[in-house]
Amino acid sequence: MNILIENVKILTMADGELIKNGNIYIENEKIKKITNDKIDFSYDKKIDGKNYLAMPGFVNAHTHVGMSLFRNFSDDVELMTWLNEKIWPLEDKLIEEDVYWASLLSHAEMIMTGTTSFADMYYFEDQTIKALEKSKMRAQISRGLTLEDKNYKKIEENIELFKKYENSQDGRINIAFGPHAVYTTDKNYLKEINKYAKKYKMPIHIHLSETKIENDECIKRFGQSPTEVFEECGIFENRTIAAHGLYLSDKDLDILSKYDVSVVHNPSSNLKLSSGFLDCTRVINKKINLAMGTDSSASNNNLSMIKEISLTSLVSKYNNPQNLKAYDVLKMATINGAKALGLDDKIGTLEEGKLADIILIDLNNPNHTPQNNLISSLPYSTFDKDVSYVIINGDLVYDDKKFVYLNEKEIIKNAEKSFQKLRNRK
Ligand SMILES: N[C@@H](CCSC[C@H]1O[C@@H](n2cnc3c(=O)[nH]cnc32)[C@H](O)[C@@H]1O)C(=O)O
Ligand SMILES: [Zn+2]
Repeated sequence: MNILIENVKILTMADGELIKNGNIYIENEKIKKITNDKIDFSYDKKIDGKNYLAMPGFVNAHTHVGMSLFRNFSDDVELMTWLNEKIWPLEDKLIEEDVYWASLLSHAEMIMTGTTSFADMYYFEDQTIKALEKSKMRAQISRGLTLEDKNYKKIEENIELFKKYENSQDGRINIAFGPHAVYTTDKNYLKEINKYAKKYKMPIHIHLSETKIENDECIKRFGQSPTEVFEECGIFENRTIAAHGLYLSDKDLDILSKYDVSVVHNPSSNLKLSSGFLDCTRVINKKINLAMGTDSSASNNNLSMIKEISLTSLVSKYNNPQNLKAYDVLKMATINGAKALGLDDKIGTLEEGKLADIILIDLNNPNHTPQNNLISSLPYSTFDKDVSYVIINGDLVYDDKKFVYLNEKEIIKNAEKSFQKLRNRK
């Protein structure tokens, strides 16, 4: 599909804090040209960009899309109670079909709020991949790996996912290993995962130092921090997404900065589960790639990156307005997320030759008036409803606030039905 976006304001995220005017020519899956000139180009679709801001689609670098049936199911508790008493017992009853509809529900929510890629950790991931055939989103998929894993069957499933789906769906899908966390694994298990990650050159997705209890118990168990345990087991020798990172010591940060590890900030989930709030500036100052995620809609309780961008900005400024400029937060949600997924040469900025993962934000509304500083407007004034067009891999998937491929009504009906059945399942 060839698309022309004409006369649009563009935040490329590649030219620094500059908004330029121009036309974006999308040929098949790539950005062919960004220019003020008219070029000879035949298009299937033209979008009048006059009232819009074009920018890279958001990269949600940590989520569990299969969990969206658990939305508003367990609130007002901290992480370990939430997992042990509420979520894990319910997950025992989850079936493949639930994860299919939960995934589609999440994909719809992400697309309509401007997310084009995500990194996921869950199980029944073949259902999430099946849902991706419909939604056309870009994703890094990992199978959550925990110690209740007889004969390493889960590791095997994770490898199967890699063999079957790596680079599938026009290259939109990549597969990672998902060792869940230090408290659900042990050193032998982590070393086994590292062995296969090296063999298949697969990246890794973990939860890291999310709560103070996680750290304290790890130190009691191993005499080491979670970061030290993962390092000893070789995990960081593979490109790694480390979600949360709230309780990292200076030594931990020094370790992470030596490797290709991206920390992912999940502000809503961290606040809601009373885990704490990440000092983003401290991580960035250590030259560690800091990306952004929503975590699942069971602990957030939605999947809007616009909300995470806003929260990250505002809460980071609680004691110093100089903390975290608007542009730095936008980097976390775009190019840093792309780097976390190993895709920074392909997505994350709008540049000629890159894949076209582009969103258009509607500026013709009270909350964007006057158009004074559009970069500031993104964290401070933009709402989810302002996302009007979403293009993924050169394919228009959201057209003037309507889904092109997804049937929203059908998804809502089936997700609701699945949840009712799940609740009544013994
Ligand atoms: N227990 C599953 C695999 C785990 S998938 C990833 C797990 O992460 C859990 N999870 C979701 N959000 C968080 C979080 O913020 N911290 C820790 N775990 C989480 C989620 O409930 C899920 O159990 C099996 O049967 O094989
Ligand atoms: Zn998580």
